[in-house]
Amino acid sequence: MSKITVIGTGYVGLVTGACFADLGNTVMCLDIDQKRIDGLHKGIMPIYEPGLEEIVERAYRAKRIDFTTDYAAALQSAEYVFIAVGTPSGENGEADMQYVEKAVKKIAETIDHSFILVDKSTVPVGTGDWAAKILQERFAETEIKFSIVSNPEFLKEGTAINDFMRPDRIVLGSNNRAASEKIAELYESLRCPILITDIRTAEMIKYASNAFLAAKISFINEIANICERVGANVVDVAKGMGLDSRIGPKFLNAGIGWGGSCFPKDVKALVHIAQEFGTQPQLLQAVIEINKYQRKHVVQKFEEIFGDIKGKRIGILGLAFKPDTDDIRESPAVDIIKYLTQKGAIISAYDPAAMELSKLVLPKEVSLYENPYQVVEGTDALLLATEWNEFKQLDFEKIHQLMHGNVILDGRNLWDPQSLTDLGFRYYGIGLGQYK
Ligand SMILES: NC(=O)c1ccc[n+]([C@@H]2O[C@H](COP(=O)([O-])OP(=O)(O)OC[C@H]3O[C@@H](n4cnc5c(N)ncnc54)[C@H](O)[C@@H]3O)[C@@H](O)[C@H]2O)c1
Ligand SMILES: O=c1ccn([C@@H]2O[C@H](COP(=O)(O)OP(=O)(O)O[C@H]3O[C@H](CO)[C@@H](O)[C@H](O)[C@H]3O)[C@@H](O)[C@H]2O)c(=O)[nH]1
Repeated sequence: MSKITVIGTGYVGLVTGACFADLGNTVMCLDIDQKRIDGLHKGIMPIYEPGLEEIVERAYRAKRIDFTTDYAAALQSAEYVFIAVGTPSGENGEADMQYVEKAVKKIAETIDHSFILVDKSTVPVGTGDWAAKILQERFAETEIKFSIVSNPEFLKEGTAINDFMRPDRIVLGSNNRAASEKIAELYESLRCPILITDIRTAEMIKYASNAFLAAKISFINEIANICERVGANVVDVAKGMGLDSRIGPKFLNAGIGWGGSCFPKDVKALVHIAQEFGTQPQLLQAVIEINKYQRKHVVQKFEEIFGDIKGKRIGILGLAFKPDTDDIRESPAVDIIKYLTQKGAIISAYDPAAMELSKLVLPKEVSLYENPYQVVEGTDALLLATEWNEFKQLDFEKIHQLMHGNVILDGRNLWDPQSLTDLGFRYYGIGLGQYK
Protein backbone atom coordinates (compact mmCIF):
# COMPACT_ATOMS: atom_id res chain seq x y z
CA MET A 1 0.00 0.00 0.00
CA SER A 2 1.23 3.49 -0.81
CA LYS A 3 1.77 6.73 1.05
CA ILE A 4 -0.15 9.50 -0.63
CA THR A 5 -0.38 13.20 0.10
CA VAL A 6 -3.20 15.25 -1.39
CA ILE A 7 -2.87 19.04 -1.53
CA GLY A 8 -6.31 20.72 -1.36
CA THR A 9 -9.37 19.32 0.41
CA GLY A 10 -12.16 20.52 -1.91
CA TYR A 11 -14.39 18.36 -4.09
CA VAL A 12 -11.49 16.73 -5.88
CA GLY A 13 -8.87 16.63 -3.12
CA LEU A 14 -11.04 15.28 -0.35
CA VAL A 15 -12.78 12.73 -2.57
CA THR A 16 -9.42 11.58 -3.94
CA GLY A 17 -7.90 11.35 -0.48
CA ALA A 18 -10.88 9.55 1.02
CA CYS A 19 -11.18 7.06 -1.85
CA PHE A 20 -7.46 6.25 -1.95
CA ALA A 21 -7.60 5.70 1.84
CA ASP A 22 -10.65 3.48 1.37
CA LEU A 23 -8.63 1.44 -1.14
CA GLY A 24 -6.10 0.75 1.65
CA ASN A 25 -3.49 3.48 1.17
CA THR A 26 -2.24 5.84 3.87
CA VAL A 27 -3.32 9.35 2.96
CA MET A 28 -2.42 12.76 4.34
CA CYS A 29 -4.69 15.59 3.20
CA LEU A 30 -3.35 19.12 3.35
CA ASP A 31 -5.13 22.43 3.05
CA ILE A 32 -4.14 26.02 3.78
CA ASP A 33 -7.61 26.60 5.23
CA GLN A 34 -7.22 25.92 8.97
CA LYS A 35 -11.00 25.90 9.52
CA ARG A 36 -11.44 23.12 6.96
CA ILE A 37 -8.75 21.02 8.56
CA ASP A 38 -10.11 21.60 12.10
CA GLY A 39 -13.57 20.67 10.86
CA LEU A 40 -12.30 17.50 9.18
CA HIS A 41 -10.65 16.41 12.44
CA LYS A 42 -14.10 16.68 14.02
CA GLY A 43 -15.80 14.80 11.18
CA ILE A 44 -17.32 17.95 9.63
CA MET A 45 -17.22 17.79 5.82
CA PRO A 46 -16.36 21.10 4.11
CA ILE A 47 -18.53 20.16 1.10
CA TYR A 48 -21.86 18.44 0.58
CA GLU A 49 -21.18 15.21 -1.26
CA PRO A 50 -23.34 12.09 -0.77
CA GLY A 51 -21.40 9.21 0.80
CA LEU A 52 -18.25 11.22 1.51
CA GLU A 53 -18.69 11.56 5.27
CA GLU A 54 -19.01 7.79 5.76
CA ILE A 55 -15.84 7.03 3.80
CA VAL A 56 -13.83 9.74 5.56
CA GLU A 57 -15.06 8.57 8.97
CA ARG A 58 -14.20 4.95 8.20
CA ALA A 59 -10.71 5.80 6.98
CA TYR A 60 -10.08 8.20 9.90
CA ARG A 61 -11.07 5.55 12.44
CA ALA A 62 -8.74 3.07 10.73
CA LYS A 63 -5.99 5.74 10.84
CA ARG A 64 -5.58 5.59 7.06
CA ILE A 65 -6.40 9.28 6.56
CA ASP A 66 -5.32 12.39 8.41
CA PHE A 67 -5.52 16.15 7.87
CA THR A 68 -3.04 18.95 8.31
CA THR A 69 -2.10 22.48 7.28
CA ASP A 70 1.60 21.76 7.72
CA TYR A 71 3.44 21.04 4.45
CA ALA A 72 6.45 19.50 6.25
CA ALA A 73 4.26 17.04 8.15
CA ALA A 74 2.19 16.27 5.08
CA LEU A 75 5.15 15.55 2.83
CA GLN A 76 7.30 13.73 5.37
CA SER A 77 7.04 10.27 3.87
CA ALA A 78 4.93 10.88 0.76
CA GLU A 79 5.64 8.69 -2.27
CA TYR A 80 2.97 10.37 -4.36
CA VAL A 81 1.90 14.00 -4.02
CA PHE A 82 -1.41 14.87 -5.66
CA ILE A 83 -2.27 18.49 -6.39
CA ALA A 84 -6.01 19.26 -6.23
CA VAL A 85 -6.22 22.99 -5.58
CA GLY A 86 -8.59 25.36 -7.36
CA THR A 87 -7.97 26.87 -10.80
CA PRO A 88 -10.78 29.45 -11.02
CA SER A 89 -11.37 31.88 -13.89
CA GLY A 90 -9.04 34.84 -14.09
CA GLU A 91 -10.02 38.29 -15.35
CA ASN A 92 -9.90 37.39 -19.04
CA GLY A 93 -11.20 33.85 -18.80
CA GLU A 94 -7.75 32.32 -18.34
CA ALA A 95 -7.21 29.75 -15.58
CA ASP A 96 -5.97 31.56 -12.46
CA MET A 97 -2.89 29.54 -11.59
CA GLN A 98 -1.90 31.23 -8.35
CA TYR A 99 -2.96 28.31 -6.11
CA VAL A 100 -1.21 25.68 -8.21
CA GLU A 101 1.93 27.84 -8.38
CA LYS A 102 1.99 28.31 -4.61
CA ALA A 103 1.44 24.60 -4.01
CA VAL A 104 4.20 23.53 -6.42
CA LYS A 105 6.66 26.04 -4.95
CA LYS A 106 5.82 24.99 -1.41
CA ILE A 107 6.32 21.31 -2.29
CA ALA A 108 9.65 22.16 -3.95
CA GLU A 109 10.78 24.06 -0.83
CA THR A 110 9.69 21.40 1.63
CA ILE A 111 10.11 17.86 0.33
CA ASP A 112 13.41 16.13 1.05
CA HIS A 113 13.11 12.82 -0.78
CA SER A 114 12.26 11.40 -4.21
CA PHE A 115 8.58 11.44 -5.21
CA ILE A 116 6.06 11.57 -8.04
CA LEU A 117 4.01 14.75 -8.38
CA VAL A 118 0.53 14.06 -9.76
CA ASP A 119 -1.63 16.91 -10.96
CA LYS A 120 -5.39 16.52 -10.65
CA SER A 121 -6.23 20.21 -10.93
CA THR A 122 -7.52 21.26 -14.36
CA VAL A 123 -4.61 23.25 -15.75
CA PRO A 124 -3.57 24.88 -19.03
CA VAL A 125 -1.53 22.76 -21.40
CA GLY A 126 2.15 23.21 -20.51
CA THR A 127 1.64 23.44 -16.74
CA GLY A 128 3.33 20.08 -16.15
CA ASP A 129 6.40 21.23 -18.08
CA TRP A 130 6.40 24.49 -16.11
CA ALA A 131 6.26 22.57 -12.80
CA ALA A 132 9.11 20.30 -13.99
CA LYS A 133 11.34 23.35 -14.45
CA ILE A 134 10.64 24.61 -10.94
CA LEU A 135 11.43 21.23 -9.44
CA GLN A 136 14.53 20.73 -11.64
CA GLU A 137 15.99 24.03 -10.45
CA ARG A 138 15.33 23.15 -6.85
CA PHE A 139 16.67 19.57 -6.94
CA ALA A 140 19.55 20.04 -9.43
CA GLU A 141 22.28 19.75 -6.80
CA THR A 142 20.55 17.03 -4.76
CA GLU A 143 19.95 13.29 -4.88
CA ILE A 144 16.22 13.87 -5.05
CA LYS A 145 14.49 12.43 -8.11
CA PHE A 146 11.02 13.37 -9.22
CA SER A 147 8.56 12.78 -12.05
CA ILE A 148 5.41 14.62 -12.98
CA VAL A 149 2.18 12.95 -14.07
CA SER A 150 -0.96 14.71 -15.27
CA ASN A 151 -3.99 12.77 -14.00
CA PRO A 152 -7.05 14.85 -14.89
CA GLU A 153 -10.13 14.26 -12.77
CA PHE A 154 -13.52 13.61 -14.37
CA LEU A 155 -15.75 13.27 -11.29
CA LYS A 156 -19.11 15.05 -11.14
CA GLU A 157 -20.36 16.82 -8.04
CA GLY A 158 -23.13 14.85 -6.37
CA THR A 159 -21.85 11.50 -7.65
CA ALA A 160 -18.18 12.08 -6.92
CA ILE A 161 -17.50 8.93 -4.89
CA ASN A 162 -19.11 6.66 -7.45
CA ASP A 163 -17.34 8.49 -10.29
CA PHE A 164 -13.99 8.02 -8.54
CA MET A 165 -14.56 4.36 -7.70
CA ARG A 166 -16.16 3.44 -11.06
CA PRO A 167 -14.51 5.72 -13.61
CA ASP A 168 -15.05 5.38 -17.36
CA ARG A 169 -11.30 5.82 -17.74
CA ILE A 170 -8.16 7.02 -16.04
CA VAL A 171 -5.89 9.32 -18.04
CA LEU A 172 -2.21 9.52 -17.12
CA GLY A 173 0.17 11.80 -18.99
CA SER A 174 3.86 12.05 -18.35
CA ASN A 175 7.19 12.49 -20.05
CA ASN A 176 8.24 9.45 -18.01
CA ARG A 177 6.16 6.39 -18.83
CA ALA A 178 7.43 4.46 -15.80
CA ALA A 179 5.98 7.17 -13.55
CA SER A 180 2.58 6.86 -15.23
CA GLU A 181 2.74 3.11 -14.78
CA LYS A 182 3.41 3.57 -11.06
CA ILE A 183 0.32 5.78 -10.75
CA ALA A 184 -1.65 3.27 -12.84
CA GLU A 185 -0.96 0.73 -10.09
CA LEU A 186 -2.81 2.94 -7.58
CA TYR A 187 -5.92 2.61 -9.76
CA GLU A 188 -5.48 -1.05 -10.71
CA SER A 189 -8.20 -2.32 -8.37
CA LEU A 190 -10.79 -0.08 -10.07
CA ARG A 191 -10.50 -2.24 -13.21
CA CYS A 192 -11.13 0.50 -15.74
CA PRO A 193 -9.41 1.46 -18.98
CA ILE A 194 -6.20 3.41 -18.34
CA LEU A 195 -4.89 5.65 -21.10
CA ILE A 196 -1.24 6.65 -20.91
CA THR A 197 -0.22 9.70 -22.98
CA ASP A 198 2.37 12.46 -22.96
CA ILE A 199 1.78 15.18 -20.39
CA ARG A 200 0.42 17.91 -22.69
CA THR A 201 -2.07 15.52 -24.26
CA ALA A 202 -3.42 14.50 -20.85
CA GLU A 203 -3.85 18.16 -19.88
CA MET A 204 -5.71 18.75 -23.14
CA ILE A 205 -7.99 15.70 -22.71
CA LYS A 206 -9.51 17.31 -19.62
CA TYR A 207 -10.41 20.59 -21.35
CA ALA A 208 -11.56 18.83 -24.51
CA SER A 209 -13.86 16.52 -22.52
CA ASN A 210 -15.54 19.32 -20.58
CA ALA A 211 -15.85 21.49 -23.68
CA PHE A 212 -17.43 18.61 -25.59
CA LEU A 213 -19.98 17.93 -22.85
CA ALA A 214 -20.84 21.63 -22.60
CA ALA A 215 -21.15 21.74 -26.40
CA LYS A 216 -23.50 18.74 -26.34
CA ILE A 217 -25.80 20.58 -23.92
CA SER A 218 -25.62 23.88 -25.82
CA PHE A 219 -26.35 21.95 -28.99
CA ILE A 220 -29.52 20.38 -27.60
CA ASN A 221 -30.58 23.73 -26.14
CA GLU A 222 -30.26 25.33 -29.57
CA ILE A 223 -32.27 22.45 -31.03
CA ALA A 224 -34.82 22.99 -28.22
CA ASN A 225 -35.25 26.61 -29.21
CA ILE A 226 -35.85 25.56 -32.80
CA CYS A 227 -38.28 22.84 -31.61
CA GLU A 228 -40.32 25.52 -29.82
CA ARG A 229 -40.72 27.45 -33.06
CA VAL A 230 -41.47 24.52 -35.35
CA GLY A 231 -43.73 22.61 -32.97
CA ALA A 232 -41.45 19.61 -32.25
CA ASN A 233 -40.65 18.00 -28.89
CA VAL A 234 -36.98 18.16 -27.89
CA VAL A 235 -37.27 15.39 -25.31
CA ASP A 236 -38.26 12.95 -28.04
CA VAL A 237 -35.78 14.49 -30.48
CA ALA A 238 -33.00 13.82 -27.93
CA LYS A 239 -34.27 10.25 -27.44
CA GLY A 240 -34.29 9.69 -31.17
CA MET A 241 -30.78 11.09 -31.52
CA GLY A 242 -29.43 9.32 -28.44
CA LEU A 243 -30.41 5.89 -29.72
CA ASP A 244 -27.74 6.32 -32.38
CA SER A 245 -24.74 4.76 -30.63
CA ARG A 246 -22.47 7.31 -32.31
CA ILE A 247 -24.34 10.08 -30.48
CA GLY A 248 -25.38 8.44 -27.18
CA PRO A 249 -28.21 9.54 -24.89
CA LYS A 250 -26.25 11.30 -22.13
CA PHE A 251 -25.95 15.08 -21.72
CA LEU A 252 -28.78 15.73 -24.14
CA ASN A 253 -31.23 17.11 -21.58
CA ALA A 254 -32.42 20.50 -22.77
CA GLY A 255 -33.01 23.07 -20.06
CA ILE A 256 -31.98 26.45 -18.71
CA GLY A 257 -28.31 25.73 -19.39
CA TRP A 258 -25.13 24.48 -17.81
CA GLY A 259 -23.42 25.97 -14.77
CA GLY A 260 -21.20 24.85 -11.93
CA SER A 261 -17.59 25.28 -11.00
CA CYS A 262 -16.19 23.52 -14.06
CA PHE A 263 -17.89 23.87 -17.46
CA PRO A 264 -18.08 27.68 -17.43
CA LYS A 265 -14.49 28.25 -16.34
CA ASP A 266 -13.00 25.41 -18.37
CA VAL A 267 -14.66 26.34 -21.67
CA LYS A 268 -13.54 29.95 -21.12
CA ALA A 269 -10.01 28.79 -20.28
CA LEU A 270 -9.86 26.69 -23.45
CA VAL A 271 -11.00 29.69 -25.50
CA HIS A 272 -8.22 31.67 -23.87
CA ILE A 273 -5.62 28.97 -24.59
CA ALA A 274 -6.76 28.73 -28.22
CA GLN A 275 -6.50 32.50 -28.70
CA GLU A 276 -3.17 32.68 -26.92
CA PHE A 277 -1.82 30.16 -29.41
CA GLY A 278 -3.33 31.99 -32.39
CA THR A 279 -6.33 29.83 -33.31
CA GLN A 280 -10.00 30.88 -33.59
CA PRO A 281 -12.19 28.84 -31.20
CA GLN A 282 -15.44 29.66 -33.01
CA LEU A 283 -17.44 26.66 -31.86
CA LEU A 284 -16.39 27.12 -28.22
CA GLN A 285 -17.45 30.76 -28.30
CA ALA A 286 -20.85 29.79 -29.68
CA VAL A 287 -21.19 27.15 -26.95
CA ILE A 288 -20.75 29.90 -24.34
CA GLU A 289 -23.09 32.36 -26.09
CA ILE A 290 -25.89 29.81 -26.42
CA ASN A 291 -25.58 29.06 -22.73
CA LYS A 292 -25.87 32.76 -21.81
CA TYR A 293 -28.87 33.13 -24.10
CA GLN A 294 -30.62 30.16 -22.50
CA ARG A 295 -30.89 32.01 -19.17
CA LYS A 296 -32.27 35.15 -20.79
CA HIS A 297 -34.68 32.99 -22.78
CA VAL A 298 -36.46 32.09 -19.51
CA VAL A 299 -37.08 35.76 -18.80
CA GLN A 300 -38.31 36.29 -22.37
CA LYS A 301 -40.74 33.41 -21.91
CA PHE A 302 -42.19 35.04 -18.80
CA GLU A 303 -42.46 38.33 -20.73
CA GLU A 304 -44.30 36.59 -23.55
CA ILE A 305 -46.67 35.00 -21.03
CA PHE A 306 -47.33 38.06 -18.84
CA GLY A 307 -46.41 41.03 -21.02
CA ASP A 308 -44.85 43.08 -18.22
CA ILE A 309 -43.39 41.00 -15.40
CA LYS A 310 -43.06 43.96 -13.03
CA GLY A 311 -44.85 43.09 -9.79
CA LYS A 312 -45.45 39.48 -10.84
CA ARG A 313 -44.78 36.94 -8.11
CA ILE A 314 -42.61 34.07 -9.30
CA GLY A 315 -41.69 31.05 -7.16
CA ILE A 316 -38.41 29.27 -7.94
CA LEU A 317 -37.71 25.63 -7.09
CA GLY A 318 -33.98 24.85 -7.07
CA LEU A 319 -30.99 27.15 -6.68
CA ALA A 320 -28.04 24.77 -6.97
CA PHE A 321 -26.48 24.49 -10.45
CA LYS A 322 -27.71 20.88 -10.52
CA PRO A 323 -29.31 18.40 -8.08
CA ASP A 324 -27.47 16.70 -5.19
CA THR A 325 -25.10 19.55 -4.49
CA ASP A 326 -25.16 22.77 -2.49
CA ASP A 327 -22.94 24.39 -5.11
CA ILE A 328 -24.39 27.55 -6.65
CA ARG A 329 -21.32 28.63 -8.64
CA GLU A 330 -22.51 29.88 -12.07
CA SER A 331 -25.93 28.46 -11.30
CA PRO A 332 -28.49 29.32 -14.00
CA ALA A 333 -31.12 29.80 -11.24
CA VAL A 334 -29.11 32.57 -9.60
CA ASP A 335 -28.66 34.50 -12.87
CA ILE A 336 -32.31 34.09 -13.80
CA ILE A 337 -33.41 35.38 -10.38
CA LYS A 338 -31.16 38.42 -10.85
CA TYR A 339 -32.64 39.16 -14.31
CA LEU A 340 -36.19 38.71 -13.02
CA THR A 341 -35.70 40.98 -9.99
CA GLN A 342 -34.07 43.62 -12.22
CA LYS A 343 -37.31 43.61 -14.19
CA GLY A 344 -39.35 44.06 -11.01
CA ALA A 345 -40.59 40.50 -10.45
CA ILE A 346 -41.08 39.44 -6.82
CA ILE A 347 -39.20 36.23 -6.14
CA SER A 348 -39.62 33.46 -3.59
CA ALA A 349 -37.36 30.40 -3.68
CA TYR A 350 -36.40 27.10 -2.09
CA ASP A 351 -33.58 24.61 -2.53
CA PRO A 352 -33.02 21.41 -0.53
CA ALA A 353 -29.27 22.08 0.03
CA ALA A 354 -28.16 25.41 -1.38
CA MET A 355 -30.11 27.94 0.74
CA GLU A 356 -27.24 29.02 2.99
CA LEU A 357 -24.83 29.68 0.12
CA SER A 358 -27.60 31.33 -1.92
CA LYS A 359 -28.22 33.91 0.81
CA LEU A 360 -24.75 35.27 0.14
CA VAL A 361 -25.34 35.97 -3.56
CA LEU A 362 -29.06 36.49 -4.16
CA PRO A 363 -30.59 39.99 -4.24
CA LYS A 364 -31.77 40.93 -0.72
CA GLU A 365 -35.42 41.20 -1.75
CA VAL A 366 -35.63 37.47 -2.63
CA SER A 367 -37.61 35.54 0.01
CA LEU A 368 -36.30 32.08 0.86
CA TYR A 369 -38.69 29.48 2.29
CA GLU A 370 -38.46 26.08 3.92
CA ASN A 371 -40.38 24.02 1.37
CA PRO A 372 -41.95 24.16 -2.11
CA TYR A 373 -45.46 24.81 -0.79
CA GLN A 374 -44.43 27.97 1.07
CA VAL A 375 -42.64 29.15 -2.08
CA VAL A 376 -45.69 28.91 -4.33
CA GLU A 377 -48.17 30.61 -1.98
CA GLY A 378 -49.74 33.58 -3.77
CA THR A 379 -47.43 33.34 -6.81
CA ASP A 380 -48.43 34.03 -10.41
CA ALA A 381 -45.92 31.54 -11.77
CA LEU A 382 -43.65 28.71 -10.73
CA LEU A 383 -40.23 28.07 -12.30
CA LEU A 384 -38.45 24.75 -11.84
CA ALA A 385 -34.73 25.55 -12.09
CA THR A 386 -33.05 22.43 -10.61
CA GLU A 387 -34.44 18.92 -10.97
CA TRP A 388 -33.99 17.67 -7.39
CA ASN A 389 -35.63 14.30 -6.70
CA GLU A 390 -37.87 15.88 -4.07
CA PHE A 391 -39.47 18.04 -6.78
CA LYS A 392 -40.39 15.04 -8.94
CA GLN A 393 -43.58 14.15 -7.11
CA LEU A 394 -45.12 17.25 -5.62
CA ASP A 395 -48.76 17.62 -4.60
CA PHE A 396 -49.80 19.71 -7.59
CA GLU A 397 -53.43 19.95 -6.52
CA LYS A 398 -52.22 21.67 -3.38
CA ILE A 399 -49.86 23.85 -5.41
CA HIS A 400 -52.73 24.84 -7.68
CA GLN A 401 -54.77 25.92 -4.68
CA LEU A 402 -51.88 27.81 -3.08
CA MET A 403 -50.85 29.72 -6.22
CA HIS A 404 -52.56 32.91 -7.24
CA GLY A 405 -51.97 32.24 -10.94
CA ASN A 406 -51.52 28.99 -12.84
CA VAL A 407 -48.31 29.31 -14.89
CA ILE A 408 -45.64 26.64 -14.62
CA LEU A 409 -42.33 27.01 -16.45
CA ASP A 410 -40.53 23.70 -16.19
CA GLY A 411 -36.91 24.69 -16.86
CA ARG A 412 -35.70 21.07 -16.83
CA ASN A 413 -38.63 19.32 -18.54
CA LEU A 414 -39.09 17.34 -15.33
CA TRP A 415 -42.86 17.12 -15.05
CA ASP A 416 -45.55 15.56 -17.19
CA PRO A 417 -47.05 18.39 -19.26
CA GLN A 418 -50.36 16.67 -19.88
CA SER A 419 -51.22 15.85 -16.28
CA LEU A 420 -50.36 19.38 -15.16
CA THR A 421 -52.47 20.81 -17.98
CA ASP A 422 -55.31 18.52 -16.91
CA LEU A 423 -55.02 19.93 -13.38
CA GLY A 424 -55.60 23.42 -14.76
CA PHE A 425 -52.03 24.73 -15.08
CA ARG A 426 -50.69 26.63 -18.09
CA TYR A 427 -47.59 24.46 -18.54
CA TYR A 428 -44.49 25.61 -20.45
CA GLY A 429 -41.34 23.55 -20.96
CA ILE A 430 -38.04 24.02 -22.77
CA GLY A 431 -38.21 23.01 -26.41
CA LEU A 432 -41.64 21.45 -26.15
CA GLY A 433 -43.41 22.66 -29.25
CA GLN A 434 -46.86 22.01 -27.81
CA TYR A 435 -46.06 23.69 -24.51
CA LYS A 436 -44.06 26.75 -25.54
N1 LIG B 1 -15.31 20.24 -8.53
C1 LIG B 1 -15.30 19.31 -9.46
O1 LIG B 1 -16.30 18.65 -9.70
C2 LIG B 1 -14.05 19.05 -10.27
C3 LIG B 1 -14.00 17.91 -11.08
C4 LIG B 1 -12.86 17.68 -11.84
C5 LIG B 1 -11.78 18.55 -11.79
N2 LIG B 1 -11.87 19.66 -11.00
C6 LIG B 1 -10.68 20.54 -10.93
O2 LIG B 1 -9.97 20.20 -9.74
C7 LIG B 1 -9.39 21.35 -9.14
C8 LIG B 1 -9.91 21.52 -7.72
O3 LIG B 1 -11.29 21.77 -7.77
P1 LIG B 1 -12.22 21.69 -6.48
O4 LIG B 1 -13.61 21.84 -6.95
O5 LIG B 1 -11.84 20.50 -5.67
O6 LIG B 1 -11.74 23.03 -5.72
P2 LIG B 1 -12.22 23.59 -4.32
O7 LIG B 1 -12.23 25.05 -4.45
O8 LIG B 1 -13.41 22.85 -3.83
O9 LIG B 1 -11.02 23.17 -3.34
C9 LIG B 1 -9.71 23.63 -3.48
C10 LIG B 1 -9.03 23.55 -2.10
O10 LIG B 1 -7.64 23.85 -2.27
C11 LIG B 1 -7.21 24.60 -1.14
N3 LIG B 1 -5.97 25.31 -1.49
C12 LIG B 1 -5.82 26.41 -2.27
N4 LIG B 1 -4.51 26.73 -2.37
C13 LIG B 1 -3.83 25.81 -1.65
C14 LIG B 1 -2.46 25.60 -1.38
N5 LIG B 1 -1.52 26.38 -1.90
N6 LIG B 1 -2.11 24.56 -0.60
C15 LIG B 1 -3.05 23.75 -0.08
N7 LIG B 1 -4.37 23.89 -0.31
C16 LIG B 1 -4.75 24.91 -1.07
C17 LIG B 1 -8.39 25.51 -0.85
O11 LIG B 1 -8.32 26.02 0.47
C18 LIG B 1 -9.56 24.55 -1.08
O12 LIG B 1 -9.92 23.87 0.09
C19 LIG B 1 -9.74 22.51 -10.09
O13 LIG B 1 -8.69 22.67 -11.00
C20 LIG B 1 -10.98 22.00 -10.81
O14 LIG B 1 -11.13 22.59 -12.08
C21 LIG B 1 -12.96 19.93 -10.23
O1 LIG C 1 -28.00 16.86 -20.16
C1 LIG C 1 -27.57 17.71 -19.39
C2 LIG C 1 -26.53 17.44 -18.46
C3 LIG C 1 -26.08 18.47 -17.64
N1 LIG C 1 -26.64 19.70 -17.70
C4 LIG C 1 -26.11 20.79 -16.85
O2 LIG C 1 -24.70 20.82 -16.99
C5 LIG C 1 -24.08 21.29 -15.81
C6 LIG C 1 -22.94 20.40 -15.38
O3 LIG C 1 -23.44 19.16 -14.96
P1 LIG C 1 -22.49 17.92 -14.59
O4 LIG C 1 -21.57 17.68 -15.70
O5 LIG C 1 -23.35 16.82 -14.14
O6 LIG C 1 -21.74 18.51 -13.30
P2 LIG C 1 -20.27 18.84 -12.86
O7 LIG C 1 -20.16 18.37 -11.47
O8 LIG C 1 -20.01 20.27 -13.15
O9 LIG C 1 -19.27 17.91 -13.74
C7 LIG C 1 -18.62 18.35 -14.91
O10 LIG C 1 -17.45 19.08 -14.60
C8 LIG C 1 -16.49 18.33 -13.82
C9 LIG C 1 -15.36 19.28 -13.46
O11 LIG C 1 -14.42 19.43 -14.46
C10 LIG C 1 -16.02 17.13 -14.63
O12 LIG C 1 -15.05 16.40 -13.89
C11 LIG C 1 -17.22 16.27 -14.98
O13 LIG C 1 -16.79 15.16 -15.78
C12 LIG C 1 -18.24 17.11 -15.73
O14 LIG C 1 -19.41 16.34 -16.02
C13 LIG C 1 -25.22 21.41 -14.77
O15 LIG C 1 -25.60 22.76 -14.68
C14 LIG C 1 -26.35 20.59 -15.36
O16 LIG C 1 -27.62 21.05 -14.98
C15 LIG C 1 -27.67 19.97 -18.59
O17 LIG C 1 -28.18 21.10 -18.66
N2 LIG C 1 -28.11 18.96 -19.41
